[in-house]
Amino acid sequence: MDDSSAAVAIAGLQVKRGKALVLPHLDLQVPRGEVVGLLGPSGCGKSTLMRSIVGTQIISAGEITVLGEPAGSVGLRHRVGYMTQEASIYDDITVKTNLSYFAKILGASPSQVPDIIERTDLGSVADSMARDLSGGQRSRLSLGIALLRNPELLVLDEPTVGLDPVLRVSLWELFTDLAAGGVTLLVSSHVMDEATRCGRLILMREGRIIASDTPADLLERTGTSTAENAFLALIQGTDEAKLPPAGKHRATGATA
Ligand SMILES: Nc1ncnc2c1ncn2[C@@H]1O[C@H](COP(=O)(O)OP(=O)(O)OP(=O)(O)O)[C@@H](O)[C@H]1O
Repeated sequence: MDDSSAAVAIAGLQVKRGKALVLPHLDLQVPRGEVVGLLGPSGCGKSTLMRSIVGTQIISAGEITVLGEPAGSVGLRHRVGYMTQEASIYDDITVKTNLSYFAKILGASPSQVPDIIERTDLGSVADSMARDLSGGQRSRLSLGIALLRNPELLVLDEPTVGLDPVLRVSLWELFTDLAAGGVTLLVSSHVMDEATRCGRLILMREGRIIASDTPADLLERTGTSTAENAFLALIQGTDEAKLPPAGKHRATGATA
């Protein structure tokens, strides 16, 4: 995959937040038209990476190309949708009015609103106040707002967090449908069992990417049957690679 065909191409990305070096040096290619899962433990840098991709994070070094343009370019404003963990929804207006309002401020066509309500399965609560929505409905409304621009790339930061398993499944089905329509989705989660729903997995740990593969290839390569075990096997591999040679390590251990 060359840089022009990738939805996202990152070379040598470094990000500091406060005094912490959160992403020391990161290279990544995200292919187009797939659901790509960004998985890793809490605090490993998933949100920081996503913020860098959508252009809301100050970076210290590196290059990020999104849909062929530099991350954060004005030209990407309508091509990239971003949904954060803090849903930006107005509680004291209805679902339908939220969507119409955001359509207006985003410069999107309000004629899309009924279609988005249907795609996000919010028909039964379209006239309900947003404050009365369940967690899953709120996530779907946030997603609906992100869909208003008809984005080619959707960056979704932990969209299924706090949802029950049934709602999680329905949201992942929606992601798969969107990808089938040509949208690229980068979806973060720290729930490893969501990995099987992705076309491709990016596993992160401590600001580094430890694998970027299809779920099937990842399991085969690590000789495991679940993403969680694959992650553990990869961690073990990287930790062992960091250890000093066996003899030296044993000697150090004996004197400790
Ligand atoms: N504003 C900030 N100032 C300093 N450090 C920060 C700031 N925001 C985040 N960090 C640190 O950066 C690291 C990565 O955070 P980030 O939110 O990217 O992780 P994450 O993988 O998305 O976590 P989670 O799954 O919990 O959302 C963490 O160690 C966090 O403490």
